[in-house]
Amino acid sequence: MAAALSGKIVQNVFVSNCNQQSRRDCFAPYMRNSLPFPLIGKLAWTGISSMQLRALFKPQNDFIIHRNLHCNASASATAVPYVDRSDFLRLQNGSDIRGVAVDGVEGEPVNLTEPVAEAIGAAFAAWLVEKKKADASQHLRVSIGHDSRISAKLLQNAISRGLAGAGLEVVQYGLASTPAMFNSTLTKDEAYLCPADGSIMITASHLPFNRNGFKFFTNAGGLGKADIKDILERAVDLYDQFTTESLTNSEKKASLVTKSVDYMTVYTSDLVKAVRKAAGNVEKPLDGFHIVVDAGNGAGGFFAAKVLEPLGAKTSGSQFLEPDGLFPNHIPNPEDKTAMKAITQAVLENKADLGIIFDTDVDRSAAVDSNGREFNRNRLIALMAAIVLEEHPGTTIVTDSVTSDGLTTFIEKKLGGKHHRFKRGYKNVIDEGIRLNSIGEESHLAIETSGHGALKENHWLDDGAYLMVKILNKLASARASGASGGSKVVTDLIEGLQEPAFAVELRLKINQNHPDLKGGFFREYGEAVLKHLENLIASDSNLQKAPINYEGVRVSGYGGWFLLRLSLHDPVLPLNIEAQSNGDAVKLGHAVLAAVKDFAGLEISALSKFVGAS
Ligand SMILES: O=P(O)(O)OC[C@H]1O[C@H](O)[C@H](O)[C@@H](O)[C@@H]1O
Repeated sequence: MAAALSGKIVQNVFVSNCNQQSRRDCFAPYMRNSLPFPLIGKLAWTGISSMQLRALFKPQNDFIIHRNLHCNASASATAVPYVDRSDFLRLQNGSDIRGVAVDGVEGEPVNLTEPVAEAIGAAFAAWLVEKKKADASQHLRVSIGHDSRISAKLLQNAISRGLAGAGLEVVQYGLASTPAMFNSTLTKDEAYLCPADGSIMITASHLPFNRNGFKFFTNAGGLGKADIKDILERAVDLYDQFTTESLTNSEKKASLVTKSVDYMTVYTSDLVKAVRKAAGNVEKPLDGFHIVVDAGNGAGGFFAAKVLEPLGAKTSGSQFLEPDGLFPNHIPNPEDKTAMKAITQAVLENKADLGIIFDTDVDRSAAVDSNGREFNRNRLIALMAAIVLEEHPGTTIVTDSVTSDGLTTFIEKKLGGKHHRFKRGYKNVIDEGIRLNSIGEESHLAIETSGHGALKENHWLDDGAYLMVKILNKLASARASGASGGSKVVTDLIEGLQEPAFAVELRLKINQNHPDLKGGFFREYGEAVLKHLENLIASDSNLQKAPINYEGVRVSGYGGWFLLRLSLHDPVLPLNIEAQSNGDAVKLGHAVLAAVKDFAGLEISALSKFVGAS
């Protein structure tokens, strides 16, 4: 089969669970390769099913607080460990699955084990067969990719066993980006075994090294909350039926049907083609530009060598391109201050025209201009809105709820578009963009301050790399029209954006064990806090509730605004405040404190400290 497919399929890969005797040989080298610290101690097996690294290493990373790392390791050769139904269902994190896959962090026991992943693979298979109304003769195909996390390969193999055991064709891509995985459901190229009927990305975005998780796609987009719940419910039932024997059998079957393809070549050449096309089919439209990339040791390192260089850009000074699941340099997260500082410094030191930074799985990004000015959060949205509104005058820009008032003014007054400030959550924002179009309101961009963003022209694919492609197009067309000045053309696009002098996000935790919750859900408690705040605001003449608001309580006053809302996933009430001075922000903080101080189940010390009341 591989030969008949023009050599694009690398090999049929052996999906081993590395159990018993073979486990030591298979597992240890992988782990050793993954750990960037010097091993002064020894690698030791502490049981049949787990390897423990007893290494006296110096932590090079804030995440690592313990010296023992267990890579998730419940083996198919041992008894299948009991997992409570509610614990299984708790792996849902909005429209993703997330859990702890590596042991060694206090208070965070492993809950995303190999058998759990295998059950999830089998459950996704059952869900997909039902969704696609496939009959037994149709062998649905599922692609699997992963980011740089140290638990990636074990989870990839486990989930492959679940899929293959259910009779599906499994195609592993290895290191890949989340958007590439979705893209594989749209690509039509049998040489690369595409399109995939379903796709799975193994990632936990920017979370610490010990976490991991799954995102699922079909050609209709990312799966939503209800689908994930359905899959987890199916997985619980399947898991309960697992026996030692069934797990061993699925391993054998998987080894026969799992294939491997270098799909990132397809995805990256699509990005290259997009820039060339926008530049009027010029082979090297970025010739003369110096662009540095910071992949934070996640999966985005490909962007330098496989996208920028073929387009003619110089990429020297790019950093942290090598995948390293311990993220030894900084958190791969464009919202993180240290990460932004790192790419800004790289731009300035290298006198580059532009800097580009990605999160771990490349569905989020940000940029930095040649003067070190950051295009992240509101500024990235303003920039993308300016580009999209040039192409689609008057279009609606959908954003998340924590965007600034200045952004609305910029989009509506300067750019002539419409700002639809919706809810937090990339899936919410993208689905809203799609919904607006379906009811006749044209929208071409749905984007979050987190750096998630999707364009209608790109199948509403949540793709950090594609956002950067839109910026590259701007640079290339400026060069083609003879303009000089590096990234000035991009910087000029957000001229006039008013930015708050002061912005802060405080996260007020709900103590789920507090007697005030009376054993109820934290959401109900959080809603009660929000209702109380809303009532108090109504009687304060300095404050005005936002007339249109889709999430939490957003209030204007003292020349600024605040938003208190429930977190999408956590027992937390995030509070965002923006104002023109610290003093005004404190006044807004006081208004919130007056409402929340009566709720003993809420941890308000950060807010008290902020307003100087403690
Ligand atoms: O509601 P929060 O806890 O602030 O989290 C909100 C964020 O959650 C995840 O990280 C999603 O990927 C983001 O799209 C979303 O913005």
